Amino acid sequence: MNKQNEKTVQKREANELPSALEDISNLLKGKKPAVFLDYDGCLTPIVKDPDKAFLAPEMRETLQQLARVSFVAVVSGRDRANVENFVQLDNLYFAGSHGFDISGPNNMHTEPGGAKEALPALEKADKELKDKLQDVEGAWVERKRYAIAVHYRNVADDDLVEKVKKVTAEVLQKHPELKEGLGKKIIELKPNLDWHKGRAVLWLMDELKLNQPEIVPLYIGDDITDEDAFASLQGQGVGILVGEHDDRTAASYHLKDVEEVKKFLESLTHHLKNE
Ligand SMILES: O=P(O)(O)OC[C@H]1O[C@H](O[C@H]2O[C@H](CO)[C@@H](O)[C@H](O)[C@H]2O)[C@H](O)[C@@H](O)[C@@H]1O
Repeated sequence: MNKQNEKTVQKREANELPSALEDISNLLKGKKPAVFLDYDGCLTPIVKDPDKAFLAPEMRETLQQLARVSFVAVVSGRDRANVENFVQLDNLYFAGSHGFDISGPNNMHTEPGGAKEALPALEKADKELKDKLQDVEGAWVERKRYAIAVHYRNVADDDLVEKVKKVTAEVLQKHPELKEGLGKKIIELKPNLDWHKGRAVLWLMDELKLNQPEIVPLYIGDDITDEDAFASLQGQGVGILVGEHDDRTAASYHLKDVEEVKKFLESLTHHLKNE
């Protein structure tokens, strides 16, 4: 049993949470932050075409400034190489495929979740999904190293959305090495392992010796997959939910949107430079 399963996770409605912008000193409680950031919906707004979720130059500058005074990692459901390519900053850490694939400065690269054995199943499922969904207009099968996202944001017809969901469930059933994950207008197929964004954050904290009494991990994200990170950090760090998703949240603070994330990161940098 892992640590997260041992503890009771407290969940609240997003609208009950205080804004993270209100009082940064209180949020940090005199500690130095280690900052973990989701990508889509957090650093960039949600857009129709996932290949066009470009990082704004101003947000890149904000991240660059913050990384000069703090540890910064991007923890994404995207393929690691894909999100690295969008961010284009070589002093950050990156955890892609929901934390299964991790890289960092000085050529650090590691795959701590043990997902290699799921590669043949991912390979087969990817082919099956592409084959069965090729005629569904707007559906898109996105292969990441350790996950597949089946996108239905651009499928206009409700019956066709149902078809996408049915086909995905059927493919998933054929591969016990894989399990379902949900996100914003996507169904994901991921390795059927006890590993997620939260485990990746705890792994990085441990590996990089950030588990110090004077350091507080902050995790900022908008989606259901970020809940694993909020839950993993409860009692030890700070979870900040951006916007809302369909469920209650284990985060303890809230930011409205990507613009507020940028403001928060700028305030954090300012605070760290002036302490
Ligand atoms: O963990 P994240 O960095 O937030 O990645 C989650 C998924 O993000 C992408 O899909 C989402 O964003 C797209 C672009 O805004 C949007 O079109 C889609 O509907 C969203 O689900 C990405 O394509 C996925 O691979 C990630 O898992």
